[in-house]
Amino acid sequence: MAECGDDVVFQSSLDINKKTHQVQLTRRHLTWDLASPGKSLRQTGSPSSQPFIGHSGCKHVPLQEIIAVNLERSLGKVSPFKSAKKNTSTPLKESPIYIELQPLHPVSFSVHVVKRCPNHKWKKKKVTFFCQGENLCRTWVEKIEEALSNPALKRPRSLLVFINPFGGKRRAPRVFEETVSPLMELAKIRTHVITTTHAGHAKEVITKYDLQSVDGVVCVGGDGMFTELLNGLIDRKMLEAGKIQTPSEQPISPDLRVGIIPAGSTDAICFSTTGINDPMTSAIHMIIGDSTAIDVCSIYSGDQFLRYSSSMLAYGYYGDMLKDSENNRWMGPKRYQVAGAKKFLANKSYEGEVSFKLASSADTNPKDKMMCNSGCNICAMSQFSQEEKGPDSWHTVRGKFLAVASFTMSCRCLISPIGPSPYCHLGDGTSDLLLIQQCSRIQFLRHLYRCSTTNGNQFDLPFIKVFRVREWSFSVQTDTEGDTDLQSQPSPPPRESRAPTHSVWNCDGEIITSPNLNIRVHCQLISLFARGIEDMESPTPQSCASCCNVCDPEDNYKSIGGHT
Ligand SMILES: CCCCCCCCCCCCC/C=C/[C@@H](O)[C@H](COP(=O)(O)O)NC(=O)CCCCCCCCCCCCCCC
Ligand SMILES: Nc1ncnc2c1ncn2[C@@H]1O[C@H](COP(=O)(O)OP(=O)(O)O)[C@@H](O)[C@H]1O
Ligand SMILES: [Ca+2]
Repeated sequence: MAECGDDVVFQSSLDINKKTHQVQLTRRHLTWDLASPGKSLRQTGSPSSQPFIGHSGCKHVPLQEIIAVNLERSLGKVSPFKSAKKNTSTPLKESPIYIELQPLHPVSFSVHVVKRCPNHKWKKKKVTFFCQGENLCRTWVEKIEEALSNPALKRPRSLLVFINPFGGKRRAPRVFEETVSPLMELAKIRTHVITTTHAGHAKEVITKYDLQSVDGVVCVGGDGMFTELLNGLIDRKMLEAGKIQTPSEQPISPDLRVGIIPAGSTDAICFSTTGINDPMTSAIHMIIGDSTAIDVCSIYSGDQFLRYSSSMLAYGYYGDMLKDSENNRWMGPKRYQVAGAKKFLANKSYEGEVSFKLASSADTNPKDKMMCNSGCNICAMSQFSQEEKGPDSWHTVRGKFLAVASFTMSCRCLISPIGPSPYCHLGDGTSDLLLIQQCSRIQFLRHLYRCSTTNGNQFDLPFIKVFRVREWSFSVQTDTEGDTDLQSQPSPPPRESRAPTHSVWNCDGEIITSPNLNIRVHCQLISLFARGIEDMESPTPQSCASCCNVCDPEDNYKSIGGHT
C-alpha cells in the first residue's frame, strides 16, 4: 500500500467499537487496522513516517470517498441522581432515578464514508473513532478536514441549486429538503437554493448570477432541467467571449461542473452517468467532487442556432410521443408510456433524408458491446485525438422512417436498464445515429422490447441501421422532391386531406418544431459531478487505481492484505 508520494500526515491509536486500532492519515487515504499487542503507535505528525501495511481486516479508504468528518458532541458522563420531587409515600428504592448527561468535551469524531450498494447505489456509512483526549480528537478532525480541502480533490464548497417543483412526480422540493440538504450540511457545503417559478427561470438566473462565487450548479429535476442549465452555462460563456453561436464556431466549455439530483420523469442523464436515479447517490458524487466530462450536440436549423443537447434527439415516433405526452403532464412520468402506447398503435412513418459523417475508423461502433464505464479508455483517448481524426465524407440515407434518433449517451432509464444505445460513450465526441425504417407494429415492438432488456441486441433487426457519427443532418423531402409517384400526379391532393408529413423533434424531452436540422457533436464540452458507471466486476476507482476500495457484501472496503 505504500504508494509513491502517499506520505503519512498523521497517525495515532484510536478506539473503534471498543477495540484499539492504529489509525493513519496519508495524503490519499485514511487507514485503520486492529492494533496487535506488540504494535504500539505513537501520535505523530511526521511526514516522513511510512504508511503501515495492514493485514486482512485493515480498512483503507481513499480520501475521495470520505463524505464528511465531524466531532461528536453528544457524549456525556452518566451520573444517577434522585428525583427533585420528594415523594414520601414511595420507598426510596422505588423512586425514579434520573440520569444527568454532563456536557463533556468531545472525545470522539465520526468519519462518513461511501458505501457501495447493489445497482450502483451509494449510501453513507459512519465510523466513530474514540480518542483519549479532546485535543487529539480536534487534531484528527482538523487534519482530515485539511486533507479533504486539497484542491486536487476538487470538492465543491458552494453550490447554486435550482429546484423544479413541477418535474417528474413533483417531489423535487421534498427530495432536496429530506435527502440532499442534510448531506450538504454534514459536508459543510453552502447552497444557494432557488425554486423555479417558470420554464426558463434557471437559465435567466444563470445569465446574470455571480458564478465566480460558486463551484457548481445543480438541478433537482429531470433531463429537461439539466438541458436548461447546460444551455444557460454555454450561452453565458459565449456571451462573455463576445461570440455568436454559428455552425462554424466552437462552443466554449463552461468552467463550472453541473450536478443532477434526479427528480424528473426519465432522468436518463443522471442514470447514464451514475448508473442509477437515486438522489442520495447523486448528492454523494457531488460532495466528494467526482467529475466526468460529457459530449454535447449543437443543433442548428440552417445557420440558426437552436440549442444544445446531450441525451436523445429524435424525430418520428419519439417526437410524436413527446408532443402527445405534453397534454398529460399531470400524469407525471406515466405520460410517456401512455403516449408511447398511443403512438405505437398509430405506427406512423415520415419521409426524410439523413446525412452523416462517420466517426473515423472502425475503432468503435454502436454494436461493439464495449460499455462506457468509469475511467473509460475510449473517452480518455478521444479527448486528445479529436483533431487527428481524418475527415470522413458524407453518407446519405433516404427513406421513410418510423424514427430517427441520435443518442449522445446510452440514455439508461428505468424502462431501459442498459439504455436504447447501450454501447454509446459519454465523452468520445460521437453520437449513435439510429434509423428505424418504416416497419410493422410487431417488428417495431420487437425493437422496443429489446430496448427494455439487458441483451443489447436491439439493433440486430433488418429494418434498423445504426451509425456512430460526429456530425449529421436531417431534412424532410418536399412533396415533389425525390418522390417519383407524387411527381407523376397532375396535382397534389388538397393540404387538409393529407396526413401530416412532418413530425417534431424530441430534444432531451423538449420539442423542436423545425424539421430540418444540422447537428455537430462537441467532445466532452461540459463536466458533471459524476464518475460514469462503475464496472462492478473490475472497478477502477478514479482516485486510487492501484489500490482498493471495492464493495464486498459485508462491508464497503476490501482488506489491503495481499495488495501492494
Ligand atoms: C414494450 C416495452 C417498451 C420499452 C421501451 C424502451 C425504449 C426506451 C427509450 C428511452 C429513451 C430515453 C431517452 C431519454 C430522453 C429524455 O431526455 C427525455 C426527457 O427526460 P425528462 O422527462 O426526465 O426530462 N425523455 C423522454 O423523451 C421520454 C422517452 C420515453 C420513451 C417511452 C417509450 C415508451 C414505449 C411504450 C411502448 C408501449 C408499447 C405498447 C404495446 C401495446
Ligand atoms: N417552475 C416551473 N414551472 C414550469 N416549468 C418549469 C419550471 N421549472 C422548470 N420548468 C421546465 O420544465 C421542464 C421539464 O423539467 P424536468 O425537471 O426535466 O421535468 P420532467 O422530467 O418531468 O420533464 C424543463 O425544461 C424546465 O425548463
Ligand atoms: Ca458520446
